[in-house]
Amino acid sequence: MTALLAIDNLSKRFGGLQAVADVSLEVAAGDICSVIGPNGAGKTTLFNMISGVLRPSGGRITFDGIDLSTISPWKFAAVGIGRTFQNLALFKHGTVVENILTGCHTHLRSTVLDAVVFFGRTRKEEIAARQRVEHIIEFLEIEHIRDAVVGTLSYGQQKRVELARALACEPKLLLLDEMVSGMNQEETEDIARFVLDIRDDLGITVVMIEHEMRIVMDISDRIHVLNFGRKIAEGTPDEVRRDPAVAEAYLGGQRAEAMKAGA
Ligand SMILES: Nc1ncnc2c1ncn2[C@@H]1O[C@H](COP(=O)(O)OP(=O)(O)OP(=O)(O)O)[C@@H](O)[C@H]1O
Repeated sequence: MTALLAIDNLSKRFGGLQAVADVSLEVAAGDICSVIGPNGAGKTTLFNMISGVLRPSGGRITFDGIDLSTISPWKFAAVGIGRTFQNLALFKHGTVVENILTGCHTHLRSTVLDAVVFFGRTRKEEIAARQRVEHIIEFLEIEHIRDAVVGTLSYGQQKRVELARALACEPKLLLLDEMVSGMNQEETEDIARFVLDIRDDLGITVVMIEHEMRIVMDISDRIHVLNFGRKIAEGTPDEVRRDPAVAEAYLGGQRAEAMKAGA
């Protein structure tokens, strides 16, 4: 297996709280992988470390051969890590196109001075960014809302715009934090289809944090299970579904039912 992402003994402390404790996992290039676990298990903290929002307290993250502790957090997007956020992080007063364009800025090399001195290069970069946005709009089937102000859109549509913005930075690895929470069944099925297309057509490796077991079981190649900051299981959907420790001790009650529903 070629690991695009390798996490070794990763930890994060918030004062006395061990939010992530000695977690190791690998994500193969081309996989769709899920991180699941109950509320407070440490999933978002893990994502925040992989995307540079938080510095780890210990351990190592290697992405595409790069030890991420050796580069500045604001360069994580430029090396190929894109993400969406659990709570939408869009410019509500901007249009869909404007919001997606903000995702392209990691690839715009020109400065204000360049814009004056090298007008041609700046112009070319801007044209390339706009072409990329058009391609993403078509890919995610959001042509009909392209000029709408984001704050006027439904929650499901805004989630799709956020996905579009994450794709605009041309990631090699896409981290999706609870994409389908609050979505109806049709919207959830659309997202599942897009995630598969993102992997199959765009060649992007995907890691999802997800509570919705149906999508996790349907489209994941591998699942990693966290509880109280520790990894307690890993495997294919079938292996994780059959793991009694996951179903009972960790997921318990309602979540065990939800897992069976995803069967
Ligand atoms: N910035 C912070 N400061 C202090 N504690 C934090 C911080 N961020 C997270 N925590 C704590 O760390 C633990 C893990 O939180 P995290 O948000 O990573 O869990 P999660 O698995 O993503 O949960 P959920 O499914 O509810 O989103 C929780 O106990 C949380 O309260």
